[in-house]
Amino acid sequence: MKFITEKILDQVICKRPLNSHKGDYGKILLIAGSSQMGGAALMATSATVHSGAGLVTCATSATNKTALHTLIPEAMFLDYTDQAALVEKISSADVIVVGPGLAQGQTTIEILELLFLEIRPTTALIIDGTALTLLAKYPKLQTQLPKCPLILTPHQMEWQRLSQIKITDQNDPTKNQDVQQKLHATVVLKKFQSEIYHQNGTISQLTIGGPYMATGGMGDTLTGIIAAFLGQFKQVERSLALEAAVYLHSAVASELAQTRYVVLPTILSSQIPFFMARYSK
Ligand SMILES: NC(=O)C1=CN([C@@H]2O[C@H](COP(=O)(O)OP(=O)(O)OC[C@H]3O[C@@H](n4cnc5c(N)ncnc54)[C@H](OP(=O)(O)O)[C@@H]3O)[C@@H](O)[C@H]2O)[C@@H](O)CC1
Ligand SMILES: Nc1ncnc2c1ncn2[C@@H]1O[C@H](COP(=O)(O)OP(=O)(O)O)[C@@H](O)[C@H]1O
Ligand SMILES: [Mg+2]
Repeated sequence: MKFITEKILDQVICKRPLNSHKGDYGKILLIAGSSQMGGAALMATSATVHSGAGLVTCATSATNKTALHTLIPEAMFLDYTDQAALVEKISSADVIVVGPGLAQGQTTIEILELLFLEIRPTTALIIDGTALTLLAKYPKLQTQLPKCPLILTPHQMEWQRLSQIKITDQNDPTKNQDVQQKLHATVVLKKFQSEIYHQNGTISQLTIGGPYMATGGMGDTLTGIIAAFLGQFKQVERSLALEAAVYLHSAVASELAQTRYVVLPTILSSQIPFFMARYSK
């Protein structure tokens, strides 16, 4: 088990070339947020924008359109029931997030099937929240998983559902790794001291972060940071950009917690550009 340290931020976050534009920093598509859980889509999208992604689109329920445009005007809106528009965005994205705040019904299953069919083999796919729960519930969906780079970001219950490993047994890394390898995916197992199971067999772990992060939306925020890091830091291996994103999320929270009892996901996102500036030498 390797511990992730602050060094990862120096390794990954770099100064931007003067002659560059938004297209160089990642085209990110988030498919997130039902009418009841619009907040998950907003928090994930906000984190993606604040972490430096160049072009961000949020495919969500039409009920979230005004909120998205009001709170994050940098992001583009797409109605996730508009199949033709969704397919177009899926086939042009560099990184796709699916799952935060989606409902567990037929609409989401159809979106997942369409996504798995249409995603390009080079596009990284981050699967979180409800999408993980549906993968666990419908094994047929697992057989349709695309061959592109896959990153799963379960919390302990989502991992229990998907892997069938009880939360009490998840402290055995070999058990987690066994299932992760069968899924042909990188797994970020989120908990106190989250663990990353990489596809090359290495396992890395956080030693920072704490219970001040235990507010709904904190995981949605992490998915957004991961998407932005994979989309823009293409000069390093994907596994390093992922580790940097996971570290940054808890590092910002831990710094904010010095003066706060709880760290709200929206506050965390707002601080990301200031925090990243320290590492862009
Ligand atoms: N504002 C919004 O729109 C928000 C929308 N959200 C969206 O909601 C969707 C559902 O996601 P979810 O995580 O809220 O629910 P679910 O998958 O049922 O898991 C909860 C169950 O697991 C258990 N549990 C055990 N260990 C755990 C652990 N380490 N971490 C967490 N839970 C743990 C836990 O145990 P308990 O708390 O009961 O003790 C409970 O029984 C998803 O799409 C998400 O993106 C949220 O982001 C919130 C803000
Ligand atoms: N006690 C804790 N210590 C460290 N990190 C925590 C703690 N509680 C929550 N977190 C972090 O907060 C995030 C919660 O993710 P998740 O449960 O998916 O939230 P949500 O779905 O509500 O957005 C994870 O990154 C997790 O590691
Ligand atoms: Mg979550």
